Amino acid sequence: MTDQEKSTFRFDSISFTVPSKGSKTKTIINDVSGQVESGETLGVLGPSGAGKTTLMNVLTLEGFGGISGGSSTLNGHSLTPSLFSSHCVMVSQADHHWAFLTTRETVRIAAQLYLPPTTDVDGVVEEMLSDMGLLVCADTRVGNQFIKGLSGGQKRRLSLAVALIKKPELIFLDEPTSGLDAAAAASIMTWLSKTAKSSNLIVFCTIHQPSTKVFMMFDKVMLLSNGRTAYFGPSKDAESYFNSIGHQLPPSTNIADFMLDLVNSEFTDKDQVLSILDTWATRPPPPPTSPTPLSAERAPHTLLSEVAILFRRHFTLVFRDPMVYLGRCLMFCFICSFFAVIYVKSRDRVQEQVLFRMFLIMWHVGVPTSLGVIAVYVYNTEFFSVKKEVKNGLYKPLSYMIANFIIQVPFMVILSICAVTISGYGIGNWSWENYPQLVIVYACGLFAFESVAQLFSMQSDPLLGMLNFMNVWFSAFLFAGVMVPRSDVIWPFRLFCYILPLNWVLRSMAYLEFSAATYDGAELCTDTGDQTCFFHVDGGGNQIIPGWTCGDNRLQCMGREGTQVLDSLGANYKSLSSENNVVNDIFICLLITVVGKAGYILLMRHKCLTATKILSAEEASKAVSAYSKSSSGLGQFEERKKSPQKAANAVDENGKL
Ligand SMILES: Nc1ncnc2c1ncn2[C@@H]1O[C@H](COP(=O)(O)OP(=O)(O)OP(=O)(O)O)[C@@H](O)[C@H]1O
Repeated sequence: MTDQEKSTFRFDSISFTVPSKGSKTKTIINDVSGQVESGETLGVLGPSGAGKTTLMNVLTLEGFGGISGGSSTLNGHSLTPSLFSSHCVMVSQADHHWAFLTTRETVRIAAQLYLPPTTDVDGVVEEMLSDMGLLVCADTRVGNQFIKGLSGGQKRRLSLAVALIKKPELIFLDEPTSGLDAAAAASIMTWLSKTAKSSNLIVFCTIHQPSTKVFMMFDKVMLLSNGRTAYFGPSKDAESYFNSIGHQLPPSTNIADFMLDLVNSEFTDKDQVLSILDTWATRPPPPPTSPTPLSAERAPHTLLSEVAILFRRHFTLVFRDPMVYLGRCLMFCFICSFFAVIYVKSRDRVQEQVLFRMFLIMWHVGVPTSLGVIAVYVYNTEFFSVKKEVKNGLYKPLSYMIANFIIQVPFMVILSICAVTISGYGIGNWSWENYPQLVIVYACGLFAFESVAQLFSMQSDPLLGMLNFMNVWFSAFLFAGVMVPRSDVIWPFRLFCYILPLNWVLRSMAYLEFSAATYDGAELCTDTGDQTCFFHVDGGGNQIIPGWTCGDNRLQCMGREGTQVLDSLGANYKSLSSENNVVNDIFICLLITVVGKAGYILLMRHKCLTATKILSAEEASKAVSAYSKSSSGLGQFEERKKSPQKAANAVDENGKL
């Protein structure tokens, strides 16, 4: 290995300060420094709450909710989001994979996206599977908490395989051995250590309680306590270092346990812990290094090729994961058929059944759209995988959104067909004449709800997102023009009648169904002047169809022609009428879809691409003291939580928060 090829990851004086009500600020990480070279593995250990995860978050530019200070460089170049996505990779503790893809498919997609198109992808994939000991489960689905798949250890190795296929220079691993038995943990660490050496890789990982064997596999270890360094250096020198400061490793004791016990201020004398930390702090910082070139960046894929690869993945998932669309297709079909059976009498096109035919349409509009709540959960789960993949530079968020959109459009039509065909047209005897238009209107309504579901899927808590979606759906049902006439709703609530989609879908579906047929029994209505004929008068109490009103048999006279029926219905349900508004209604639903999608795209992009900036030590201390002095300091930290990049830039430009 030449010096040119050698990479150095260095972090100096890293600090992380968060707001605290009592003392106003609390420093979680304090002056932590270290340096790791290509081929080396660094294990960061410390008692619970020592700051391991926070340090990892700061270094991977995810230090939200506080001020990150210090410097973090790869070959002397500051670690920025773009440098991270091109040269580094992060493997988080939770393995966010696509549950319905097999191991081989997961690795292959990573290879297709990371490696140049000319690469022999199959060869690389088989080699990686073999290296990681994953050949035995190559064709097994990854699985999740609901479906059986890979074991915890296999999932962890799969995460590593996907990360390493990128050929990064620096890999961050958050507790790669957590949840694994001692043998599996040792096997992963052995493999990592070998790979680091053979691939010139820098491995930075946090680790909870390593066995002596695993401890010794690290080239370097860092011991943290209360956010400060207690030791950083070669793992083999740790014992002699602690010996030199008066703490001897007792016989037959795991060195890692010994070190952790020494600095655990909850169970050990606090003065002793402080003394160990202060002793380390007196050591001089490592000398500065000059920047060296980074390895050449891999040529990025074009947007088109990323979309094509992601489209294929989505297409496969659609047919494997019933939660995405297929399950909903069946549910739509089943639920709507259930309502159609209940309203089976409305098959007859007679005066008495007009109202019930309208109610059946209303159930068709209302119930399936509520199942968009499933989409909130599906997209929320998907997002964690997408965020990880975008951060690691696998693809751009736009590629994912385009691929998702291309699949979504035809499936809205398929869902629409499933919802209305058997139930409405088969059991309910709806008029086939307007079938294509009705399917399109219904699909547009579903699409509007789907985009609202996507928007709410961006909430961090999926349950909150699902609850919010249901609130929107209930409001849409309330303001659909049946429960309460729009004109009776006071402002500003009347706005909901316009911006929620059910009103428009119901209006067009009723128009398309009723306008195309005639209804028997109207001839039985005689002109008796009986004003109790409720449905046959307009808003002003005038007869809509002169000469027709309720007869002695109290028949509800709605009219013979579809348009007459629609006007009769409209006398009571004001949003319905014989006026053809189908094009308008489709347009409004698409507008709602566009607004929902735009919100989703912006939020998704923001969540995927937002990174925190590590301020220089000077800027960080200015920012912290500006916060401490500011009476509204807490609010500014909150602002940083929401838009850390913006807040960090504000520090850059003005020297204060
Ligand atoms: N944004 C924050 N605001 C307030 N406190 C925080 C924040 N981030 C971390 N902390 C606190 O900092 C301390 C260190 O947390 P961290 O998760 O880094 O510890 P850890 O060493 O990874 O612990 P464990 O091994 O238990 O996961 C904890 O007391 C935690 O509550």
